[in-house]
Amino acid sequence: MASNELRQLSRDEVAKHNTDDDLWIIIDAKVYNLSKFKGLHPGGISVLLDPEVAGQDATEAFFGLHRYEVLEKPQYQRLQIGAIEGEKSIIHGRIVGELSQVPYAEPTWLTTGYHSPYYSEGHRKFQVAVRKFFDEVVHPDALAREEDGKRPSQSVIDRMTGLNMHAMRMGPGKHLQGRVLMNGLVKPEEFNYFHELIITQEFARSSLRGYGDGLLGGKVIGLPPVLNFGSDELKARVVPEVLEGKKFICLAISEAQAGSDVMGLQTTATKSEDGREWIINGSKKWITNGTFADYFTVGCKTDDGFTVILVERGPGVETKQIKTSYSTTAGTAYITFDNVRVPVGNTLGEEGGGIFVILSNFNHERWVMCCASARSQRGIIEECLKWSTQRKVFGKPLHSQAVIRAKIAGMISRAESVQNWLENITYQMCNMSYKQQASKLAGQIAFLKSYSTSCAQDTARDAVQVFGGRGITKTGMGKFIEHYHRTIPFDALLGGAEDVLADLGVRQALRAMPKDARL
Ligand code: HEM
Repeated sequence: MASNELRQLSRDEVAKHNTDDDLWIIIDAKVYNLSKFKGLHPGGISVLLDPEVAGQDATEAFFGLHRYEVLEKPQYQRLQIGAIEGEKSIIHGRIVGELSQVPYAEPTWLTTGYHSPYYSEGHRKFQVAVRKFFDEVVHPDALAREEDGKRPSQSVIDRMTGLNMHAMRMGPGKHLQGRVLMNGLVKPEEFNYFHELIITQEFARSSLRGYGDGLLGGKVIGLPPVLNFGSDELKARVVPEVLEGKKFICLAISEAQAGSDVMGLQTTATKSEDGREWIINGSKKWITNGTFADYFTVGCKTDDGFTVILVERGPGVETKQIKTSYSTTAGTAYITFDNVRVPVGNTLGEEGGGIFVILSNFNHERWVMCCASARSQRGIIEECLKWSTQRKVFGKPLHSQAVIRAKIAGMISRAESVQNWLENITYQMCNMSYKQQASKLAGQIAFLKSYSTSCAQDTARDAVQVFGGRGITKTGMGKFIEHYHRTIPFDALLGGAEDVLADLGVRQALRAMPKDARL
């Protein structure tokens, strides 16, 4: 109900309702009748009967203890009986489709008065449309699925198909040809890595990590080997149904016995006697989207070394949910292959050439992760800036403590440095072929991924300190901090462990050392 349709009340009138059985309060110029609700209030009755609360303006006290979303819930909206005459409500939470006005909550290019060489007017229009879609369609599903642990709703996946978002999330390339992107906002030949960055960053605003991976993260990393190394016949059969959100795919490399050490993998693929089929045996662990995937891009040990093969769900393929520290909406699976027969035509790349397939896939996968990491760090800054402003300690806002400001300074500097480095690398990607990217950017991207997840872990730790006990509590003011702190190790592991990647970057640099350079 809009405030102008509500009873207009004076503050004096509200003040008369200050007893146990007749209890009104004011929050942000809205009047709530808590007489019946008080017995159900999760924070108890006594806080509501405090003389500074009962019949009074409790705005400051309320926002020191509750998130804005509490007031948006229908069961609590119903408690509003009126509004203060001549006054307007000014406080708001997240506004659907809008940019946040909190400093550093948006990257520079989206902040009024700042400039960027990387984004055009077209990118800005694209960002507006993606944000609106995300806020209206994806975010409500993200909240609900994180709660019930089910996979992202097919209705959301279908809406994304309608915009060709699954195809756009694979980056620029031939797979976009002939498609209408985002209702025609961008032409396939104009779509570049900054468009893809925008999609990934807008989606990372959900701050719900399990859902983020559940929303076809497996496709983002599992389909490129098919697109880049599959036969024409295989591509024609598999790619359209995956990009239309009808079938699901995942990347199945890690095993209980081997992770970053790809050559140590133990799943085997041997040829059938007639040489027409692969027979696959083994298991895979921590496979994102595995529980609901129809296709598996599988790394196998073969006679010639290591080969990547596309496996379809069928006889001999079993998937089981693994309970990790994020939600089951990601569909993280333990997979077993028991004499699974696959046509030899499902081989991706050369037999024995699997390492090249996997390595060339890593750059894009890690870059996507950097986009998401940079954006979610910003979300944490926004939470900390809001909290430290609305939380009062010793009669002053929490940010009056220098130690809190120092923590926020670190968070902002880290998020800005990650985003700026990311944009530079993205610009390089826009100007290099896939092959050039593989040779020139593998080290840079490995460093950035390692750096951004280490920044994110520092930020998660500091945010818990800023939020105190609420930073380790699953509901209430600090719920996103708790979630972030619990799930941040995923970023530091998936797509290559932090230390392994940093070392990879140095080894790449050493390989490029000029033979004649001396001190
Ligand atoms: C419209 C009025 C109110 C509603 C609908 C409401 C609702 C809630 C809800 C849903 C919670 C659980 C918090 C969560 O986990 O999200 C809560 C906790 C709490 N509320 Fe309220 N509340 C209201 C007003 C107030 C007021 C005026 C005060 C006193 C200043 C108050 C004090 C508390 C306290 C102390 C807690 C426990 C906070 C914590 O565990 O961190 N509430 N309230």
